[in-house]
Amino acid sequence: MAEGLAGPAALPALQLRDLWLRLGREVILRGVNLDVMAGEGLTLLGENGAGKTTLLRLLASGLRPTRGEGRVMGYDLRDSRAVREHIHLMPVDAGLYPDLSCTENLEFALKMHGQTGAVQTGAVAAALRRVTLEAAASRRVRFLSAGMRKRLALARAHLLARPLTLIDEPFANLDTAGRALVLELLGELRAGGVTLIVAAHEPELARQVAPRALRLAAGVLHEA
Ligand SMILES: Nc1ncnc2c1ncn2[C@@H]1O[C@H](COP(=O)(O)OP(=O)(O)OP(=O)(O)O)[C@@H](O)[C@H]1O
Repeated sequence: MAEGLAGPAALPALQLRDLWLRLGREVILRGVNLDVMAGEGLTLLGENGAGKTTLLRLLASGLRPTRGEGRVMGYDLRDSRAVREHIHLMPVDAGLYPDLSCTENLEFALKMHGQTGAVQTGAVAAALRRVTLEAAASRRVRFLSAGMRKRLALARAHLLARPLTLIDEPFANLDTAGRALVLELLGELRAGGVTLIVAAHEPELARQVAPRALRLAAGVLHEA
């Protein structure tokens, strides 16, 4: 934790200062500055290829900045272990284990975050019911449709409720009921104090749960 501060509640969730990222020959981020307060909801907009997914991966400690500074829940962005304890990234392809069942995927995620108590209390079954996947509980993820995978990934994000939750394109592949479910579950995360960053191409939907919107263009964040 950052020295001299009272605790996580007193911290901004995210602070980025002049962050640059080069991947191969391409410069994806060109001096990104961002402050997100704990509990805030931020929608990240930008055209295809603007760098939204890359920025989320960097925040999740999956990529290292080429230059610049970043703090996530008070921890240096380069301290991947500490950062990963506080965040969850729901990637655009859902990021599930294809050979594990729905139940096993959720149980594994809980165990990875030391939330073994939740496994015993029936939280997994309840989470699957919430996203109407109870009938598919024992089915392996590789046999699920794209929308069902999205629902399962959403159930996982809701169950883990990490202090900083990053959601990449939550509305893709979902039917009308699925989109409403996204709004409901992400809204509950926010109400519980989770800081939410949502990358989306549907600003009118995303802003319902993450009202502040910024647009990534030419490697820089602008007010949307
Ligand atoms: N591993 C990599 N190596 C080199 N370039 C990469 C790599 N990953 C992504 N890129 C490039 O980074 C740029 C940003 O991609 P990114 O997926 O972050 O965009 P995005 O804003 O999420 O787009 P979309 O809306 O289409 O999902 C693209 O030009 C992409 O080709």
